[in-house]
Amino acid sequence: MLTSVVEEIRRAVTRDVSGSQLLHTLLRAPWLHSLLKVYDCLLEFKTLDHRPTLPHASSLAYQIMDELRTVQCPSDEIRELYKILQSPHIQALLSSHDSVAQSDYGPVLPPLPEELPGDEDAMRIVCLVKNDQPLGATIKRDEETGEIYIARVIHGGLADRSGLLHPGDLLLEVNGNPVEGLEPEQVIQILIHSQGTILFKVIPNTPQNATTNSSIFMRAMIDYSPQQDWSLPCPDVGMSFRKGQLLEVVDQTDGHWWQARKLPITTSCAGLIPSASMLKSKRREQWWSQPVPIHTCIRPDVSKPVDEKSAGFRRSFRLWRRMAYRGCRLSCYSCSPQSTSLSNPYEEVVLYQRSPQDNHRLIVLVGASGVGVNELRKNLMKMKPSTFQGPIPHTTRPMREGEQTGREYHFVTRELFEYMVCNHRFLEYGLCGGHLYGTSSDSIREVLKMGRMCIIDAEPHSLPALRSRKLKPYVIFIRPPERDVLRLTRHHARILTSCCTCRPYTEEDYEELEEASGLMEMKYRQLFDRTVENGRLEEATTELLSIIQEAQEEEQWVPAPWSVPEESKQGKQRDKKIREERRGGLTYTMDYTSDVY
Ligand SMILES: Nc1ncnc2c1ncn2[C@@H]1O[C@H](COP(=O)(O)OP(=O)(O)OP(=O)(O)O)[C@@H](O)[C@H]1O
Repeated sequence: MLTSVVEEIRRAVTRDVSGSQLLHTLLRAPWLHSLLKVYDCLLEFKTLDHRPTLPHASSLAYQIMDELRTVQCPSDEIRELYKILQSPHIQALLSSHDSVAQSDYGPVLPPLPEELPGDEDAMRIVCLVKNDQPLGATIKRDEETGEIYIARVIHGGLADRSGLLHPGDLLLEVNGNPVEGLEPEQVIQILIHSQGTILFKVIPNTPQNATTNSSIFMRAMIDYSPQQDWSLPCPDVGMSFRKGQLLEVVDQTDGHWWQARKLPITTSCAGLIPSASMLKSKRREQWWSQPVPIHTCIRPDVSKPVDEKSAGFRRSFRLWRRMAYRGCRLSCYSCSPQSTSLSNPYEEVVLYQRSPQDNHRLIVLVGASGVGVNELRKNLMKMKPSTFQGPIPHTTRPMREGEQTGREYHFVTRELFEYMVCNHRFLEYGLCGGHLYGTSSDSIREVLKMGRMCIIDAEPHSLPALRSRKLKPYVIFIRPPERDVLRLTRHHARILTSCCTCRPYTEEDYEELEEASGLMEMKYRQLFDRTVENGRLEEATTELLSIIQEAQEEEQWVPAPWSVPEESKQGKQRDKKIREERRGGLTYTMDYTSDVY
Protein backbone atom coordinates (compact mmCIF):
# COMPACT_ATOMS: atom_id res chain seq x y z
CA MET A 1 0.00 0.00 0.00
CA LEU A 2 2.74 2.40 0.94
CA THR A 3 4.69 1.61 -2.24
CA SER A 4 1.67 2.51 -4.35
CA VAL A 5 1.48 5.84 -2.54
CA VAL A 6 5.17 6.35 -3.17
CA GLU A 7 4.55 5.64 -6.83
CA GLU A 8 1.69 8.10 -6.88
CA ILE A 9 3.85 10.80 -5.32
CA ARG A 10 6.64 10.06 -7.77
CA ARG A 11 4.23 10.41 -10.67
CA ALA A 12 2.85 13.61 -9.21
CA VAL A 13 6.34 15.00 -8.77
CA THR A 14 7.33 14.17 -12.34
CA ARG A 15 4.08 15.61 -13.66
CA ASP A 16 4.65 18.57 -11.38
CA VAL A 17 1.08 18.70 -10.17
CA SER A 18 0.04 21.55 -7.98
CA GLY A 19 1.10 21.62 -4.34
CA SER A 20 -2.41 21.31 -2.99
CA GLN A 21 -3.03 18.16 -5.03
CA LEU A 22 0.17 16.67 -3.76
CA LEU A 23 -0.71 17.41 -0.16
CA HIS A 24 -4.20 16.11 -0.77
CA THR A 25 -2.73 12.80 -1.93
CA LEU A 26 -0.44 12.66 1.03
CA LEU A 27 -3.13 13.39 3.58
CA ARG A 28 -5.50 10.84 2.08
CA ALA A 29 -2.84 8.16 2.09
CA PRO A 30 -4.08 5.14 4.09
CA TRP A 31 -0.66 4.54 5.57
CA LEU A 32 -0.71 8.01 7.09
CA HIS A 33 -4.04 7.20 8.71
CA SER A 34 -2.67 3.94 9.95
CA LEU A 35 0.29 5.82 11.39
CA LEU A 36 -1.93 8.35 13.12
CA LYS A 37 -3.97 5.55 14.61
CA VAL A 38 -0.81 3.84 15.86
CA TYR A 39 0.37 7.09 17.34
CA ASP A 40 -2.92 7.67 19.17
CA CYS A 41 -2.99 4.10 20.40
CA LEU A 42 0.50 4.39 21.74
CA LEU A 43 -0.35 7.58 23.51
CA GLU A 44 -3.53 6.28 25.06
CA PHE A 45 -2.30 2.71 25.65
CA LYS A 46 -5.35 1.41 23.85
CA THR A 47 -5.62 -2.02 22.33
CA LEU A 48 -4.67 -1.93 18.69
CA ASP A 49 -7.49 -3.08 16.50
CA HIS A 50 -5.91 -1.77 13.31
CA ARG A 51 -2.55 -3.33 13.18
CA PRO A 52 -0.28 -1.64 10.65
CA THR A 53 0.68 -3.95 7.86
CA LEU A 54 3.48 -1.92 6.33
CA PRO A 55 6.83 -2.14 8.06
CA HIS A 56 9.74 0.19 7.47
CA ALA A 57 7.71 3.30 6.72
CA SER A 58 10.64 5.44 7.78
CA SER A 59 13.03 3.84 5.28
CA LEU A 60 10.46 4.29 2.51
CA ALA A 61 10.12 7.93 3.50
CA TYR A 62 13.89 8.28 3.28
CA GLN A 63 13.73 6.75 -0.21
CA ILE A 64 11.18 9.39 -1.24
CA MET A 65 13.34 12.11 0.25
CA ASP A 66 16.36 10.77 -1.70
CA GLU A 67 14.29 10.84 -4.88
CA LEU A 68 13.13 14.37 -4.17
CA ARG A 69 16.69 15.51 -3.58
CA THR A 70 17.72 14.30 -7.03
CA VAL A 71 15.12 16.45 -8.81
CA GLN A 72 16.81 19.24 -10.73
CA CYS A 73 15.32 22.67 -10.06
CA PRO A 74 12.70 21.43 -7.61
CA SER A 75 9.37 23.18 -7.61
CA ASP A 76 7.88 24.77 -4.47
CA GLU A 77 5.67 21.71 -4.01
CA ILE A 78 8.63 19.35 -4.03
CA ARG A 79 10.37 21.51 -1.47
CA GLU A 80 7.22 21.51 0.64
CA LEU A 81 6.86 17.74 0.50
CA TYR A 82 10.49 17.34 1.41
CA LYS A 83 9.99 19.65 4.38
CA ILE A 84 6.93 17.70 5.53
CA LEU A 85 8.71 14.37 5.38
CA GLN A 86 11.70 15.79 7.17
CA SER A 87 9.72 17.36 10.00
CA PRO A 88 10.31 15.76 13.42
CA HIS A 89 6.68 14.85 14.09
CA ILE A 90 6.28 12.97 10.78
CA GLN A 91 9.58 11.21 11.45
CA ALA A 92 8.43 10.29 14.96
CA LEU A 93 5.19 9.01 13.47
CA LEU A 94 7.01 6.88 10.94
CA SER A 95 9.37 5.52 13.53
CA SER A 96 6.52 4.59 15.92
CA HIS A 97 4.79 2.94 13.01
CA ASP A 98 7.86 0.82 12.36
CA SER A 99 8.41 -0.20 15.95
CA VAL A 100 4.76 -1.16 16.38
CA ALA A 101 4.62 -2.96 13.05
CA GLN A 102 7.60 -5.09 13.97
CA SER A 103 6.19 -6.16 17.34
CA ASP A 104 3.93 -9.10 17.84
CA TYR A 105 0.67 -7.99 19.45
CA GLY A 106 -1.10 -11.07 20.59
CA PRO A 107 -3.31 -12.77 21.27
CA VAL A 108 -5.36 -13.23 18.13
CA LEU A 109 -9.02 -12.66 18.89
CA PRO A 110 -11.41 -15.53 18.22
CA PRO A 111 -13.72 -15.29 15.21
CA LEU A 112 -17.10 -13.66 15.73
CA PRO A 113 -20.01 -16.01 16.42
CA GLU A 114 -21.70 -17.06 13.19
CA GLU A 115 -25.25 -16.24 14.13
CA LEU A 116 -25.30 -12.54 14.64
CA PRO A 117 -28.58 -10.71 14.85
CA GLY A 118 -29.49 -8.59 11.87
CA ASP A 119 -29.97 -5.49 13.96
CA GLU A 120 -26.40 -4.61 14.76
CA ASP A 121 -27.30 -1.90 17.24
CA ALA A 122 -29.34 -4.27 19.34
CA MET A 123 -26.48 -6.44 20.41
CA ARG A 124 -22.77 -6.05 20.90
CA ILE A 125 -20.14 -8.75 21.02
CA VAL A 126 -17.24 -7.67 23.17
CA CYS A 127 -14.05 -9.62 23.33
CA LEU A 128 -11.62 -8.79 26.15
CA VAL A 129 -8.27 -10.40 26.73
CA LYS A 130 -7.87 -11.34 30.35
CA ASN A 131 -4.47 -10.69 31.85
CA ASP A 132 -3.38 -10.60 35.46
CA GLN A 133 -5.43 -7.44 36.06
CA PRO A 134 -9.07 -7.59 37.09
CA LEU A 135 -11.53 -6.94 34.25
CA GLY A 136 -12.44 -3.64 35.87
CA ALA A 137 -16.22 -3.94 35.82
CA THR A 138 -18.82 -4.99 38.36
CA ILE A 139 -22.23 -6.50 37.70
CA LYS A 140 -25.61 -6.32 39.43
CA ARG A 141 -28.90 -8.14 39.17
CA ASP A 142 -32.21 -6.41 38.63
CA GLU A 143 -34.27 -7.79 41.50
CA GLU A 144 -37.53 -7.54 39.52
CA THR A 145 -36.50 -8.96 36.16
CA GLY A 146 -33.54 -11.07 37.27
CA GLU A 147 -31.46 -9.59 34.45
CA ILE A 148 -27.74 -9.03 34.92
CA TYR A 149 -26.35 -5.60 34.13
CA ILE A 150 -22.94 -4.00 34.10
CA ALA A 151 -23.07 -1.98 37.33
CA ARG A 152 -19.92 0.05 36.96
CA VAL A 153 -16.84 0.19 34.80
CA ILE A 154 -13.68 0.98 36.72
CA HIS A 155 -11.96 4.10 35.45
CA GLY A 156 -8.75 3.19 33.59
CA GLY A 157 -9.36 -0.57 33.97
CA LEU A 158 -9.40 -3.16 31.18
CA ALA A 159 -13.11 -2.78 30.38
CA ASP A 160 -12.87 1.00 30.42
CA ARG A 161 -9.83 1.06 28.15
CA SER A 162 -11.63 -1.17 25.64
CA GLY A 163 -14.33 1.50 25.45
CA LEU A 164 -16.84 -1.25 24.72
CA LEU A 165 -18.58 -1.92 28.03
CA HIS A 166 -20.64 0.68 29.84
CA PRO A 167 -22.69 0.86 33.03
CA GLY A 168 -26.23 -0.28 32.33
CA ASP A 169 -25.30 -2.68 29.48
CA LEU A 170 -27.49 -5.78 29.73
CA LEU A 171 -25.35 -8.91 29.90
CA LEU A 172 -26.69 -11.84 27.86
CA GLU A 173 -23.81 -14.30 27.57
CA VAL A 174 -20.31 -14.82 28.85
CA ASN A 175 -18.17 -17.13 26.69
CA GLY A 176 -21.30 -18.60 25.15
CA ASN A 177 -22.96 -19.24 28.54
CA PRO A 178 -26.34 -17.49 28.87
CA VAL A 179 -26.46 -15.59 32.14
CA GLU A 180 -30.21 -15.27 32.36
CA GLY A 181 -31.47 -16.52 35.71
CA LEU A 182 -27.97 -16.75 37.19
CA GLU A 183 -26.91 -15.09 40.41
CA PRO A 184 -24.14 -12.47 39.99
CA GLU A 185 -21.83 -14.76 42.03
CA GLN A 186 -22.33 -17.53 39.43
CA VAL A 187 -21.43 -15.14 36.61
CA ILE A 188 -18.34 -14.12 38.56
CA GLN A 189 -17.37 -17.79 38.86
CA ILE A 190 -17.61 -18.15 35.05
CA LEU A 191 -15.38 -15.12 34.68
CA ILE A 192 -12.88 -16.37 37.25
CA HIS A 193 -12.56 -19.71 35.46
CA SER A 194 -12.24 -18.17 31.99
CA GLN A 195 -8.75 -18.05 30.59
CA GLY A 196 -7.38 -15.86 27.78
CA THR A 197 -10.13 -14.13 25.87
CA ILE A 198 -13.59 -13.53 27.28
CA LEU A 199 -16.50 -13.03 24.93
CA PHE A 200 -19.39 -10.94 26.26
CA LYS A 201 -22.69 -10.64 24.48
CA VAL A 202 -24.42 -7.48 25.68
CA ILE A 203 -27.30 -5.24 24.77
CA PRO A 204 -25.77 -1.78 25.03
CA ASN A 205 -27.33 0.68 27.39
CA THR A 206 -29.40 3.34 25.65
CA PRO A 207 -27.04 6.29 25.51
CA GLN A 208 -27.86 8.77 28.22
CA ASN A 209 -26.79 12.33 28.52
CA ALA A 210 -23.10 12.19 29.08
CA THR A 211 -22.43 13.09 32.70
CA THR A 212 -19.41 15.26 33.15
CA ASN A 213 -17.24 13.48 35.62
CA SER A 214 -14.50 15.85 36.56
CA SER A 215 -12.12 14.72 39.26
CA ILE A 216 -12.01 16.20 42.70
CA PHE A 217 -9.26 15.77 45.23
CA MET A 218 -9.79 14.63 48.79
CA ARG A 219 -7.68 14.04 51.85
CA ALA A 220 -8.61 10.85 53.69
CA MET A 221 -9.43 11.58 57.32
CA ILE A 222 -9.69 7.89 58.24
CA ASP A 223 -7.99 4.58 57.45
CA TYR A 224 -9.85 2.21 55.13
CA SER A 225 -9.20 -1.40 54.32
CA PRO A 226 -11.34 -3.16 51.66
CA GLN A 227 -10.43 -6.53 53.21
CA GLN A 228 -12.40 -5.60 56.30
CA ASP A 229 -15.39 -4.23 54.44
CA TRP A 230 -17.98 -6.90 53.80
CA SER A 231 -20.25 -4.47 51.94
CA LEU A 232 -17.78 -3.81 49.11
CA PRO A 233 -19.37 -5.00 45.83
CA CYS A 234 -16.13 -6.54 44.58
CA PRO A 235 -13.15 -6.91 46.97
CA ASP A 236 -10.71 -7.13 44.01
CA VAL A 237 -11.34 -3.55 43.00
CA GLY A 238 -11.45 -2.05 46.49
CA MET A 239 -8.72 0.45 47.32
CA SER A 240 -7.18 0.81 50.74
CA PHE A 241 -6.03 4.17 52.03
CA ARG A 242 -4.61 5.69 55.16
CA LYS A 243 -5.41 8.84 57.10
CA GLY A 244 -3.87 11.87 55.48
CA GLN A 245 -3.43 10.27 52.05
CA LEU A 246 -4.48 12.35 49.06
CA LEU A 247 -7.00 10.80 46.70
CA GLU A 248 -8.19 11.79 43.25
CA VAL A 249 -11.87 10.91 43.14
CA VAL A 250 -12.52 10.28 39.45
CA ASP A 251 -16.14 9.13 39.64
CA GLN A 252 -18.87 9.99 42.11
CA THR A 253 -21.86 8.87 40.04
CA ASP A 254 -22.65 6.05 42.46
CA GLY A 255 -23.91 7.46 45.75
CA HIS A 256 -22.37 4.57 47.69
CA TRP A 257 -19.10 3.73 45.99
CA TRP A 258 -16.73 6.22 44.47
CA GLN A 259 -13.83 5.52 42.16
CA ALA A 260 -10.49 6.99 43.13
CA ARG A 261 -6.74 6.89 42.69
CA LYS A 262 -4.06 7.62 45.26
CA LEU A 263 -1.70 10.53 44.77
CA PRO A 264 0.98 10.47 43.45
CA ILE A 265 -0.70 8.57 40.62
CA THR A 266 1.19 5.39 39.78
CA THR A 267 -1.57 3.53 37.95
CA SER A 268 -4.23 4.55 35.45
CA CYS A 269 -6.69 2.13 37.05
CA ALA A 270 -8.94 3.50 39.80
CA GLY A 271 -10.20 1.55 42.82
CA LEU A 272 -13.49 1.55 44.68
CA ILE A 273 -13.79 3.48 47.93
CA PRO A 274 -16.88 4.08 50.05
CA SER A 275 -18.55 7.43 49.46
CA ALA A 276 -18.61 10.00 52.26
CA SER A 277 -22.29 9.37 53.00
CA MET A 278 -21.73 5.60 53.00
CA LEU A 279 -18.89 5.93 55.51
CA LYS A 280 -20.86 8.30 57.68
CA SER A 281 -23.79 5.93 57.91
CA LYS A 282 -21.44 3.01 58.63
CA ARG A 283 -19.75 4.94 61.41
CA ARG A 284 -23.12 5.96 62.80
CA GLU A 285 -24.17 2.31 62.94
CA GLN A 286 -20.86 1.36 64.51
CA TRP A 287 -21.16 4.14 67.05
CA TRP A 288 -24.62 3.04 68.11
CA SER A 289 -23.69 -0.61 68.30
CA GLN A 290 -20.62 -0.21 70.47
CA PRO A 291 -20.88 -0.19 74.27
CA VAL A 292 -20.76 3.20 75.96
CA PRO A 293 -17.06 3.77 76.72
CA ILE A 294 -16.05 4.49 80.28
CA HIS A 295 -14.21 7.70 79.68
CA THR A 296 -11.30 8.08 82.03
CA CYS A 297 -9.36 10.88 80.42
CA ILE A 298 -9.25 14.35 81.93
CA ARG A 299 -11.39 16.68 79.84
CA PRO A 300 -11.11 20.22 81.00
CA ASP A 301 -14.29 22.14 81.50
CA VAL A 302 -13.92 25.18 79.33
CA SER A 303 -16.62 27.07 81.14
CA LYS A 304 -14.40 27.58 84.18
CA PRO A 305 -10.64 27.86 84.42
CA VAL A 306 -8.86 24.68 85.40
CA ASP A 307 -7.84 24.57 88.99
CA GLU A 308 -4.09 24.36 89.38
CA LYS A 309 -4.22 21.34 91.63
CA SER A 310 -6.85 19.38 89.79
CA ALA A 311 -5.08 19.72 86.46
CA GLY A 312 -1.65 19.06 87.90
CA PHE A 313 -0.63 22.31 86.27
CA ARG A 314 2.84 23.62 87.00
CA ARG A 315 4.83 26.61 85.97
CA SER A 316 6.42 24.57 83.22
CA PHE A 317 4.22 23.74 80.32
CA ARG A 318 6.54 20.87 79.48
CA LEU A 319 5.98 19.43 82.90
CA TRP A 320 2.27 19.95 82.61
CA ARG A 321 2.26 18.16 79.29
CA ARG A 322 4.23 15.27 80.70
CA MET A 323 1.83 14.95 83.64
CA ALA A 324 -1.12 15.04 81.32
CA TYR A 325 0.31 12.37 79.08
CA ARG A 326 1.12 10.08 81.97
CA GLY A 327 -2.39 10.26 83.31
CA CYS A 328 -4.51 10.05 80.24
CA ARG A 329 -2.66 9.61 76.99
CA LEU A 330 -3.90 6.11 76.25
CA SER A 331 -7.51 6.81 77.07
CA CYS A 332 -7.40 10.24 75.43
CA TYR A 333 -5.96 9.04 72.18
CA SER A 334 -8.38 6.18 71.87
CA CYS A 335 -11.61 7.86 72.84
CA SER A 336 -11.39 11.56 72.15
CA PRO A 337 -14.15 13.07 69.97
CA GLN A 338 -12.11 12.61 66.80
CA SER A 339 -12.29 8.81 66.91
CA THR A 340 -15.98 8.55 67.67
CA SER A 341 -17.25 11.56 65.77
CA LEU A 342 -19.41 11.20 62.73
CA SER A 343 -17.56 14.02 61.04
CA ASN A 344 -16.39 14.00 57.45
CA PRO A 345 -14.28 11.01 56.46
CA TYR A 346 -12.90 12.96 53.50
CA GLU A 347 -11.83 16.57 53.22
CA GLU A 348 -11.93 18.19 49.81
CA VAL A 349 -8.59 19.78 48.99
CA VAL A 350 -7.28 22.07 46.28
CA LEU A 351 -3.82 23.23 45.30
CA TYR A 352 -3.00 26.58 46.84
CA GLN A 353 -0.13 28.83 45.92
CA ARG A 354 0.49 31.72 48.28
CA SER A 355 0.95 34.93 46.36
CA PRO A 356 3.68 37.31 47.57
CA GLN A 357 1.16 39.89 48.83
CA ASP A 358 -0.66 37.29 51.00
CA ASN A 359 0.20 36.76 54.66
CA HIS A 360 2.52 33.88 55.38
CA ARG A 361 0.96 30.63 56.42
CA LEU A 362 1.00 29.94 60.15
CA ILE A 363 3.63 27.31 60.97
CA VAL A 364 2.51 24.87 63.67
CA LEU A 365 4.87 22.38 65.27
CA VAL A 366 3.26 19.37 66.93
CA GLY A 367 4.96 16.59 68.82
CA ALA A 368 4.94 14.45 71.94
CA SER A 369 6.27 16.05 75.09
CA GLY A 370 10.05 15.89 75.25
CA VAL A 371 10.61 15.29 71.54
CA GLY A 372 12.14 18.75 71.12
CA VAL A 373 9.34 20.91 69.70
CA ASN A 374 10.35 23.91 71.84
CA GLU A 375 14.01 23.40 71.10
CA LEU A 376 13.41 23.44 67.34
CA ARG A 377 11.11 26.43 67.54
CA LYS A 378 13.60 28.41 69.64
CA ASN A 379 16.39 27.39 67.27
CA LEU A 380 14.49 28.71 64.25
CA MET A 381 13.69 32.02 65.95
CA LYS A 382 17.32 32.37 67.06
CA MET A 383 18.64 31.63 63.57
CA LYS A 384 16.28 33.97 61.76
CA PRO A 385 14.95 36.51 64.26
CA SER A 386 13.73 38.84 61.55
CA THR A 387 11.77 36.04 59.83
CA PHE A 388 10.23 33.96 62.61
CA GLN A 389 8.27 35.26 65.55
CA GLY A 390 5.99 33.76 68.16
CA PRO A 391 2.65 35.35 69.11
CA ILE A 392 2.56 37.54 72.22
CA PRO A 393 0.41 35.84 74.86
CA HIS A 394 -2.17 37.48 77.12
CA THR A 395 -1.89 37.16 80.88
CA THR A 396 -3.59 38.31 84.06
CA ARG A 397 -0.26 38.20 85.90
CA PRO A 398 0.95 41.61 87.15
CA MET A 399 3.61 43.23 85.05
CA ARG A 400 7.13 42.79 86.40
CA GLU A 401 9.87 45.36 86.40
CA GLY A 402 11.37 45.86 82.97
CA GLU A 403 8.38 44.28 81.24
CA GLN A 404 6.22 46.15 78.80
CA THR A 405 2.68 45.37 77.73
CA GLY A 406 2.60 44.11 74.16
CA ARG A 407 6.23 43.01 74.30
CA GLU A 408 6.52 40.07 76.73
CA TYR A 409 2.77 39.76 77.25
CA HIS A 410 -0.47 41.61 76.73
CA PHE A 411 -1.21 42.34 80.41
CA VAL A 412 -4.97 42.32 80.91
CA THR A 413 -7.42 42.17 83.82
CA ARG A 414 -9.05 38.90 84.79
CA GLU A 415 -12.44 40.29 83.70
CA LEU A 416 -11.14 41.12 80.25
CA PHE A 417 -9.42 37.74 79.99
CA GLU A 418 -12.64 35.93 80.92
CA TYR A 419 -14.59 38.08 78.48
CA MET A 420 -12.13 37.02 75.75
CA VAL A 421 -12.55 33.37 76.76
CA CYS A 422 -16.33 33.72 76.47
CA ASN A 423 -15.89 35.27 73.03
CA HIS A 424 -13.71 32.40 71.82
CA ARG A 425 -10.74 34.65 71.26
CA PHE A 426 -8.17 32.18 72.59
CA LEU A 427 -6.77 29.25 70.70
CA GLU A 428 -5.23 27.93 73.89
CA TYR A 429 -5.48 29.17 77.45
CA GLY A 430 -4.76 27.95 80.95
CA LEU A 431 -3.88 28.70 84.52
CA CYS A 432 -0.33 28.93 85.79
CA GLY A 433 0.81 30.14 89.22
CA GLY A 434 -2.70 31.45 89.90
CA HIS A 435 -2.70 33.59 86.77
CA LEU A 436 -4.39 33.04 83.46
CA TYR A 437 -2.39 32.86 80.25
CA GLY A 438 -3.69 32.52 76.70
CA THR A 439 -2.72 32.69 73.05
CA SER A 440 -5.24 34.58 71.00
CA SER A 441 -5.81 34.19 67.28
CA ASP A 442 -5.49 38.00 67.02
CA SER A 443 -1.94 37.90 68.37
CA ILE A 444 -1.05 35.34 65.69
CA ARG A 445 -2.62 37.53 63.03
CA GLU A 446 -0.66 40.54 64.28
CA VAL A 447 2.61 38.69 63.61
CA LEU A 448 1.43 37.61 60.17
CA LYS A 449 0.29 41.14 59.31
CA MET A 450 3.80 42.40 60.01
CA GLY A 451 5.00 40.14 57.19
CA ARG A 452 6.76 37.74 59.58
CA MET A 453 6.34 34.00 59.76
CA CYS A 454 4.46 33.09 62.92
CA ILE A 455 5.64 29.83 64.41
CA ILE A 456 3.83 28.17 67.30
CA ASP A 457 3.74 24.78 68.94
CA ALA A 458 0.37 23.32 69.70
CA GLU A 459 -1.29 20.30 71.16
CA PRO A 460 -2.82 18.23 68.35
CA HIS A 461 -6.33 18.60 69.72
CA SER A 462 -5.98 22.37 69.18
CA LEU A 463 -5.48 21.87 65.45
CA PRO A 464 -9.17 21.92 64.43
CA ALA A 465 -9.51 25.35 66.09
CA LEU A 466 -6.40 26.59 64.30
CA ARG A 467 -7.38 25.31 60.87
CA SER A 468 -8.91 28.39 59.31
CA ARG A 469 -8.76 30.11 55.96
CA LYS A 470 -7.19 33.19 57.52
CA LEU A 471 -4.32 31.39 59.23
CA LYS A 472 -3.91 28.54 56.70
CA PRO A 473 -1.78 26.60 59.18
CA TYR A 474 0.93 24.32 57.88
CA VAL A 475 1.34 21.56 60.44
CA ILE A 476 4.67 19.82 60.93
CA PHE A 477 4.79 16.76 63.13
CA ILE A 478 8.04 16.28 65.05
CA ARG A 479 8.83 12.63 65.48
CA PRO A 480 11.56 11.09 67.68
CA PRO A 481 14.38 9.25 65.91
CA GLU A 482 15.34 5.59 66.44
CA ARG A 483 16.25 4.67 70.01
CA ASP A 484 20.02 4.55 69.25
CA VAL A 485 19.95 8.07 67.83
CA LEU A 486 17.84 9.26 70.78
CA ARG A 487 20.40 7.91 73.25
CA LEU A 488 23.21 9.47 71.27
CA THR A 489 21.71 12.91 70.73
CA ARG A 490 19.95 13.38 74.10
CA HIS A 491 23.16 12.85 75.99
CA HIS A 492 23.04 16.35 77.47
CA ALA A 493 19.28 16.85 77.25
CA ARG A 494 17.42 17.46 80.48
CA ILE A 495 13.89 16.49 81.37
CA LEU A 496 11.89 18.42 83.92
CA THR A 497 10.58 16.25 86.74
CA SER A 498 7.42 16.67 88.78
CA CYS A 499 9.56 18.16 91.58
CA CYS A 500 10.57 20.95 89.17
CA THR A 501 14.08 19.64 88.93
CA CYS A 502 15.91 18.63 85.79
CA ARG A 503 17.47 15.25 85.24
CA PRO A 504 18.90 13.31 82.31
CA TYR A 505 16.56 11.24 80.13
CA THR A 506 16.13 7.59 81.16
CA GLU A 507 15.22 4.55 79.07
CA GLU A 508 11.72 4.82 80.51
CA ASP A 509 11.46 8.41 79.25
CA TYR A 510 12.50 7.31 75.76
CA GLU A 511 9.96 4.51 75.83
CA GLU A 512 7.24 6.89 76.96
CA LEU A 513 8.22 9.42 74.29
CA GLU A 514 8.11 6.81 71.51
CA GLU A 515 4.77 5.48 72.71
CA ALA A 516 3.17 8.92 73.00
CA SER A 517 4.56 9.94 69.62
CA GLY A 518 3.25 6.77 67.95
CA LEU A 519 -0.21 7.28 69.41
CA MET A 520 -0.28 10.94 68.44
CA GLU A 521 0.74 10.15 64.87
CA MET A 522 -1.78 7.35 64.59
CA LYS A 523 -4.60 9.56 65.76
CA TYR A 524 -3.84 12.90 64.14
CA ARG A 525 -1.81 12.00 61.03
CA GLN A 526 -4.59 13.34 58.77
CA LEU A 527 -3.96 16.84 60.11
CA PHE A 528 -0.20 16.83 59.54
CA ASP A 529 1.27 18.28 56.36
CA ARG A 530 4.79 17.01 56.93
CA THR A 531 6.87 15.07 59.41
CA VAL A 532 10.38 15.85 60.60
CA GLU A 533 12.50 13.45 62.60
CA ASN A 534 14.31 15.28 65.38
CA GLY A 535 17.52 13.31 65.56
CA ARG A 536 20.54 15.56 65.21
CA LEU A 537 19.43 19.07 66.03
CA GLU A 538 21.25 20.85 63.18
CA GLU A 539 19.93 18.40 60.58
CA ALA A 540 16.37 18.61 61.90
CA THR A 541 16.53 22.43 61.94
CA THR A 542 17.85 22.57 58.37
CA GLU A 543 15.14 20.19 57.18
CA LEU A 544 12.52 22.21 59.02
CA LEU A 545 13.74 25.43 57.41
CA SER A 546 13.53 24.00 53.91
CA ILE A 547 10.06 22.54 54.58
CA ILE A 548 8.84 25.90 55.88
CA GLN A 549 10.21 27.62 52.79
CA GLU A 550 8.39 25.10 50.57
CA ALA A 551 5.20 25.64 52.56
CA GLN A 552 5.34 29.38 52.00
CA GLU A 553 6.55 29.46 48.41
CA GLU A 554 5.36 26.33 46.65
CA GLU A 555 1.97 24.94 45.71
CA GLN A 556 0.37 22.97 48.55
CA TRP A 557 -2.84 21.01 49.05
CA VAL A 558 -5.17 22.87 51.41
CA PRO A 559 -8.83 22.34 52.39
CA ALA A 560 -11.02 23.65 49.54
CA PRO A 561 -12.76 26.38 51.63
CA TRP A 562 -9.36 28.02 52.25
CA SER A 563 -9.07 28.92 48.60
CA VAL A 564 -12.33 30.92 48.56
CA PRO A 565 -11.51 34.66 48.64
CA GLU A 566 -12.23 36.16 52.04
CA GLU A 567 -14.35 39.01 50.68
CA SER A 568 -16.79 36.73 48.85
CA LYS A 569 -20.23 36.11 50.30
CA GLN A 570 -19.60 32.38 50.14
CA GLY A 571 -16.35 32.85 52.07
CA LYS A 572 -18.07 34.87 54.80
CA GLN A 573 -20.85 32.30 55.14
CA ARG A 574 -18.31 29.51 55.45
CA ASP A 575 -16.36 31.40 58.09
CA LYS A 576 -19.56 31.97 60.08
CA LYS A 577 -20.46 28.29 59.89
CA ILE A 578 -16.97 27.22 60.96
CA ARG A 579 -17.03 29.69 63.88
CA GLU A 580 -20.36 28.32 65.00
CA GLU A 581 -19.15 24.72 64.75
CA ARG A 582 -16.14 25.55 66.84
CA ARG A 583 -18.08 27.05 69.74
CA GLY A 584 -17.22 25.06 72.81
CA GLY A 585 -14.32 23.38 71.09
CA LEU A 586 -11.68 25.48 72.81
CA THR A 587 -8.63 23.70 74.04
CA TYR A 588 -7.24 24.14 77.46
CA THR A 589 -3.51 23.97 77.14
CA MET A 590 -0.81 26.55 77.23
CA ASP A 591 2.81 27.16 76.45
CA TYR A 592 4.56 30.18 77.86
CA THR A 593 8.16 29.54 77.15
CA SER A 594 9.17 33.00 78.27
CA ASP A 595 8.09 32.00 81.78
CA VAL A 596 9.74 28.61 81.58
CA TYR A 597 13.11 29.50 80.15
N1 LIG B 1 17.65 17.22 68.48
C1 LIG B 1 18.01 17.32 69.76
N2 LIG B 1 19.21 16.95 70.14
C2 LIG B 1 19.60 17.04 71.43
N3 LIG B 1 18.81 17.50 72.42
C3 LIG B 1 17.58 17.90 72.09
C4 LIG B 1 17.13 17.84 70.76
N4 LIG B 1 15.84 18.30 70.74
C5 LIG B 1 15.54 18.63 71.99
N5 LIG B 1 16.57 18.40 72.81
C6 LIG B 1 16.61 18.60 74.26
O1 LIG B 1 15.57 17.79 74.82
C7 LIG B 1 14.97 18.43 75.93
C8 LIG B 1 13.47 18.56 75.69
O2 LIG B 1 13.29 19.42 74.56
P1 LIG B 1 12.05 20.40 74.45
O3 LIG B 1 11.84 21.17 75.69
O4 LIG B 1 12.18 21.16 73.22
O5 LIG B 1 10.89 19.33 74.32
P2 LIG B 1 9.35 19.58 73.97
O6 LIG B 1 9.00 18.67 72.88
O7 LIG B 1 9.10 21.01 73.75
O8 LIG B 1 8.64 19.06 75.25
P3 LIG B 1 7.73 19.90 76.28
O9 LIG B 1 6.68 20.51 75.46
O10 LIG B 1 7.26 18.87 77.22
O11 LIG B 1 8.63 20.92 76.86
C9 LIG B 1 15.69 19.77 76.09
O12 LIG B 1 16.74 19.61 77.05
C10 LIG B 1 16.30 20.02 74.72
O13 LIG B 1 17.45 20.80 74.80
